[in-house]
Amino acid sequence: MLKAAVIGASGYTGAELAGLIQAHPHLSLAGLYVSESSQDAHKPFSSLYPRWRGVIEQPILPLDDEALSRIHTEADIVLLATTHEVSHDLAAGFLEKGLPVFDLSGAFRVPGEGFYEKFYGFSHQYGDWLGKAAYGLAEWNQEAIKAAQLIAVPGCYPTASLTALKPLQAAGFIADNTKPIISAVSGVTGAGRKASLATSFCEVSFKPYGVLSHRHQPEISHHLDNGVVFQPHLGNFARGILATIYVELKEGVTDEQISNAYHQAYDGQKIVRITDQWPEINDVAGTPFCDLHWAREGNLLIVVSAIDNLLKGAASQAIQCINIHQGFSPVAGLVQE
Ligand SMILES: NC(=O)C1=CN([C@@H]2O[C@H](COP(=O)(O)OP(=O)(O)OC[C@H]3O[C@@H](n4cnc5c(N)ncnc54)[C@H](OP(=O)(O)O)[C@@H]3O)[C@@H](O)[C@H]2O)C=CC1
Ligand SMILES: CC(=O)N[C@@H](CCC(=O)OP(=O)(O)O)C(=O)O
Repeated sequence: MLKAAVIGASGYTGAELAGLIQAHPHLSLAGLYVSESSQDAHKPFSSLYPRWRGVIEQPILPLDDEALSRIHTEADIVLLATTHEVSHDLAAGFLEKGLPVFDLSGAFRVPGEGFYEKFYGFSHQYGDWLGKAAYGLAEWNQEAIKAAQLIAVPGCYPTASLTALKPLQAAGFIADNTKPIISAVSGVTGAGRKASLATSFCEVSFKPYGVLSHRHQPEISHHLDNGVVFQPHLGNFARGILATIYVELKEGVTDEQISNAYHQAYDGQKIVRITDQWPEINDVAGTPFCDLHWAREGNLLIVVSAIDNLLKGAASQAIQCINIHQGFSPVAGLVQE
């Protein structure tokens, strides 16, 4: 068994990771960690997440110096389910000890001068690691994921969007000088577990946010190698993302060609399902799947993509990356084979 330490284990994605790791045939938990000053330090994991009562009883520990040296000596891999700044600060310490790191934050996803200052509000101090990180879009970057020591697991909206758009881009079907338009809605867990007024029960309705300024627009554009317009919305449900994407196709692209592009990309890849009906949040929430369906009229293609933001958008995609990195079945611990 490969021993995996989870940092940020009291958060929403960290908790999903803990659940997936304890149920995985080749992974075991090598510790659950929070910040040194966390109010959750030393609490049993199951007291925060009673759905794992009797399954994961171990305490969540503060990430102090003793914990760091325990991870260095006892863990085989490290998962960072922490904010961008915390992942940025912590990753290099583990990498320099030789440990593979799977980071769920945005800290190592997009290389480029000035990108982190502009979109994340901090100056990146680890350009070497940023340059060496593999982008963990599991169905597309398998060779890079296998070879890298640092895997930057994509954001939730980028996962939903890129999974829908990459087959069209790879086939050369997107009309020149056009930007696909992505209108997406996320459940409130997308904002993390920390209390805030904007995500409190009585405040949440259904609204756009991050208009023309969300950091996932450049992340999607960079990894698609094509500009996009991206508009996120906060929905009044707990988990899931539904992205409706409008694409202008090149003249003459046929339904058969589109169908072939999607089937070539995803047949045999069990996590992405090309469905014969429009995807719904309820069909993917609590699962590692991404559901896709499309329709075309003339040169306009509409493709809809649905995922669970905490799973395919974060924790289960991280497990896919570990599986690929370690040479396990890519869907081990996620889907019955
Ligand atoms: N939620 C989502 O849908 C998605 C989130 N992500 C990304 O994944 C990361 C985690 O997100 P999410 O689970 O939602 O976040 P949460 O806010 O729910 O959890 C953050 C976790 O990090 C811990 N933490 C904070 N500071 C430190 C520190 N210095 N050392 C160790 N642990 C620390 C927190 O505990 P404490 O503060 O008590 O120490 C908590 O356990 C973020 O970067 C997010 O952007 C990516 C895709 C989807
Ligand atoms: C609803 C909500 O607030 N969602 C988050 C996206 C979470 C995500 O994908 O994470 P990364 O920050 O790791 O990219 C947001 O828009 O910031």
